[in-house]
Amino acid sequence: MLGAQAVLWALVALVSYLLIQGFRFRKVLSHIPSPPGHWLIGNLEFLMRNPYPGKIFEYLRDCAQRYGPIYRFSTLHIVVINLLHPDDMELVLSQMKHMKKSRLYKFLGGWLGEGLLTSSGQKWQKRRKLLTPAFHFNVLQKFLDIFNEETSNMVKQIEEMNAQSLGGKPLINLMPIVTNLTLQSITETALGVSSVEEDTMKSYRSNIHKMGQFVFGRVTKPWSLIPLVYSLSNDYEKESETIHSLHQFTYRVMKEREKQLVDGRDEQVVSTTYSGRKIMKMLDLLLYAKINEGTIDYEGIREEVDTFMFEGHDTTAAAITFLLYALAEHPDIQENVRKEIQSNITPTRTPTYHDLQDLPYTERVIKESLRLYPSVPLITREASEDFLSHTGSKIPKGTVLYLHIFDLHRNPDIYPDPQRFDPDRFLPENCANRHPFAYLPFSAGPRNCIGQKFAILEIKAVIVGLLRKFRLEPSGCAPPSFFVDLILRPEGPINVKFVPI
Ligand code: HEM
Repeated sequence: MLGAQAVLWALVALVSYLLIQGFRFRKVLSHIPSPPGHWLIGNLEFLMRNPYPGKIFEYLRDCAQRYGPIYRFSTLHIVVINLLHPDDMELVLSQMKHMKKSRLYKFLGGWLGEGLLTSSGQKWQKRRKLLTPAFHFNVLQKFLDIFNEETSNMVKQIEEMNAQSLGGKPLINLMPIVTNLTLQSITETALGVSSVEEDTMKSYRSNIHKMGQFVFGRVTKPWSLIPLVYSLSNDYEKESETIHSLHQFTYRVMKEREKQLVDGRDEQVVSTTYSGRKIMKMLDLLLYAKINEGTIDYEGIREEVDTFMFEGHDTTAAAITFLLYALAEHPDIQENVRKEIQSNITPTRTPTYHDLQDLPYTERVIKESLRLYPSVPLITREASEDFLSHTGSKIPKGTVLYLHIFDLHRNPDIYPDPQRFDPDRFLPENCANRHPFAYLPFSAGPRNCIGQKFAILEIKAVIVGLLRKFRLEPSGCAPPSFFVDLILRPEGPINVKFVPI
């Protein structure tokens, strides 16, 4: 009884402390515009009344229109400053100062631990240095064979779906088949493990979706923002089961790869640089560092494998899905891409790395698609020291910062008629005077996306493989609406027809 009372008092003390902290921040930042909110819980009131991902996505877009380019909101004890202006993006992203990820990323801690995406400080620096060579040009070149092969598998799968349908070509829901491709690709490339069974893939995909829901749930439920309270909830129990199952998969992949290398069934070193540095796949680099250098342990490798499995497949799947949708909606642009492919790569030849570097129009189309549909629409940081925003507002150390890439990319002052799909926005002459931090699909600065070259190569391989075989036709449905859990997702299925050429 006494124990329960002590816990209760401890909780009351903790909540009071957090609220006082929140009030302090709110006072200091009160000059920054904010949507109206409850005196005690702030804008959490809106989130609690509308705990639907799509609604919250709309709310944020509305706030951007009304209060941008800098506005504030608060949820219970956390005050968030939302930044939408390229100058502020530059201030935060370009320096080593504000590299600490915000508390929001802690919701991913049980799953991703302190991997590259979520870690800070020295740990992040060491891991980034260790993993950067895994994206060396020599490694990426080798990966292209796998991207091409997975694209051929997808082509076959679409042909089978077309053959099974009676009466015309069926509408095909893109996200599941594209996600299959990107998941197979990341396990085969970065991790070196091939042919994961369909059922395992399915359950992995579904667990990632569940994780998205848990993270989203925690943002909208005030009690779950306090770790101790969350650990007593039902959601916590379910989340723990999901994480356990995700980790089992990761450990399986790690063990399998280790065995392959021990048995001598595959080469660990992909190539060696002129200076003698060994170039390896991501998981092999980590295993090498554990076995030969002792700079990482098994748990550390698990964190990175989970991080790369997630970051390396879901983001790219969303990017390819939205791009295929955009191409189906814009037949003229689709035709221009196909012509460029046909004139550079003869139809029977498998595209090489160099072929894919020489598709300037296709590249502009990919850029425009990532402008309108950035897979990561929002990133967050914590201010590591006081700074002045571009409007002269003082932002104190410790403030949570949300950087809204989605709204930045749809700012009409930067991109006139922003909803229009126009690849020419990325012609060199049209980019020349654009702010360097006005386009951030892969973030920028020292903590930018380590996998961006990998992602672009994979996207190109898929587009080339599909457009050579099919003409994409739109579904005729209304444009997709979005929501965000871990990434930007369409609210419903995105369907396209694949008509053989
Ligand atoms: C179109 C596909 C992709 C997009 C749009 C994308 C976007 C991003 C963005 C915006 C960030 C910054 C996140 C933040 O600061 O919180 C990021 C970080 C990261 N991305 Fe990607 N990404 C993509 C593909 C990939 C791929 C294929 C991989 C791995 C193979 C990858 C691995 C990572 C990792 C590990 C980080 C954390 C980097 C760090 O903090 O040092 N991403 N990505």
